[in-house]
Amino acid sequence: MANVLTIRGGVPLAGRVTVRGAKNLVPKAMVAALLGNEPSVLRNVPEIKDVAVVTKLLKLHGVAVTKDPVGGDLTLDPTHATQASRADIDAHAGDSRIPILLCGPLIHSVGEAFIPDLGGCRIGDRPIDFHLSVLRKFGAVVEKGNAGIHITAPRGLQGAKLELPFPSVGATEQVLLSATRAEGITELRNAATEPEILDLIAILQKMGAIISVLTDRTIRIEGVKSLGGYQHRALPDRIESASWASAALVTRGDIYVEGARQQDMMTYLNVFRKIGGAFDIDDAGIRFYHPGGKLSPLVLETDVHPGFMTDWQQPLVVALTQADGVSIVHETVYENRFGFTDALVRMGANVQLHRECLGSVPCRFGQRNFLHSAVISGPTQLTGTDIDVPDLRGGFSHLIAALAATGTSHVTGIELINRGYERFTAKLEALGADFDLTPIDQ
Ligand SMILES: CC(=O)N[C@H]1[C@@H](OP(=O)(O)OP(=O)(O)OC[C@H]2O[C@@H](n3ccc(=O)[nH]c3=O)[C@H](O)[C@@H]2O)O[C@H](CO)[C@@H](O)[C@@H]1O
Ligand SMILES: C=C(OP(=O)(O)O)C(=O)O
Repeated sequence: MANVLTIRGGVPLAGRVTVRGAKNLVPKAMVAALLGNEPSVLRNVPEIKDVAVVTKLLKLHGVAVTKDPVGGDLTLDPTHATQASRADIDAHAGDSRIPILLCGPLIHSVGEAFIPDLGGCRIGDRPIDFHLSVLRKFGAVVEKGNAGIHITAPRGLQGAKLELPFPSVGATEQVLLSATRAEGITELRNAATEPEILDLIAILQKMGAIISVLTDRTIRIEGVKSLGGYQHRALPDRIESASWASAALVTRGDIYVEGARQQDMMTYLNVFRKIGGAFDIDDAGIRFYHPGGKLSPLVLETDVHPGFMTDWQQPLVVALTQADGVSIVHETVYENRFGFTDALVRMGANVQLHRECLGSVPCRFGQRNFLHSAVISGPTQLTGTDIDVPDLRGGFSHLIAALAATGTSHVTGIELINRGYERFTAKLEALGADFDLTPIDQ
């Protein structure tokens, strides 16, 4: 049932939250289990929507997915994998972006794949041309229908020499999940190397794959005939961790994020420190806090890893509305990721969007009329307003803006936030936020 969140702002968030496995790894690790010939066990699994969607899709394909009632660990048994009906699969159209990654594993395990239309955040066009191009180079035959796609490989998948036009996370994962059981060697140039991708490679290695990550964004995969299962603890969610860090800064609060891991967040931590945030790192997590005084503006570009991650951008922009001076953010990964700033402007923030590349490196979007650079002048006192959540990170940004604002905000569409923030209302409560959750039908 849909709910409206009524937030009374002005309370610094303080306390402790726990972050579990990464949204951008866990569903893919579940897909990888389909490549094995025995069960796999995945630990540190969060209760988020993409996990539920992939659980349903795997079950439709005969994979037995069982959840440990105490710890939530997932056991995934692919030994009776089978084809699923097109109608059953199409029922999941628009649910998530993960289904496209089922192509290789389904071809290897059941010989063909139906993929529904994808979902995910509307922050740009999000084409799948890189995915389809690499699949075709592996020898797959791709047929596009009115809804979804159908993929077969009459002669099996063959290793290939590939180069991505841009280091796409999803297309790199597509190659990994297709090539590990393909015949022969695959070399992928201009690959993405995000920590979640390295964790997926670690899982595939546990299953028996032979994958080398070379220094120049090249990944080399030597195909093997069969893979076993894995036992793996998913790496923690560095996006959720950074989101709570930004929340601490925006609300002048103090949040200990249990599970946050320094190695995956170094670029974020540098930026957090430059703005004026403080953090203490220990073995179990990171304490993020506003140490008092003014925050400093800065110039920032989002980029692929090891650059500043695009999914960190939206909550950080809210923090920059509180910095003392002019900040510039150049979004180079998605062409349309500043839509969420409309609501911030309605709350009193001073944010101007530009079509030019306001960064040191011209990006793919500079000549193409996209509002992909933002100039933020602060500090501004935000005031509460009514907001309908546009997407996952934009929604979290609106929440923290409302929590810092004077007055009351009504936030609808909060179900989108569940895609990436496990039990976020319980966490807000633990941090002392002043809010009510009311079913919309009342
Ligand atoms: C579920 C998941 O892991 N989602 C993450 C993943 O998304 P996702 O894997 O979809 O993102 P990509 O890295 O593929 O996209 C990066 C850019 O490449 C473009 N592109 C991508 C594929 C393609 O076939 N053609 C094409 O043009 C996209 O439109 C985008 O402009 O990485 C993004 C970049 O870190 C993150 O923001 C998302 O949270
Ligand atoms: C863009 C995101 O996710 P997805 O790729 O699942 O839409 C995100 O997590 O911020």
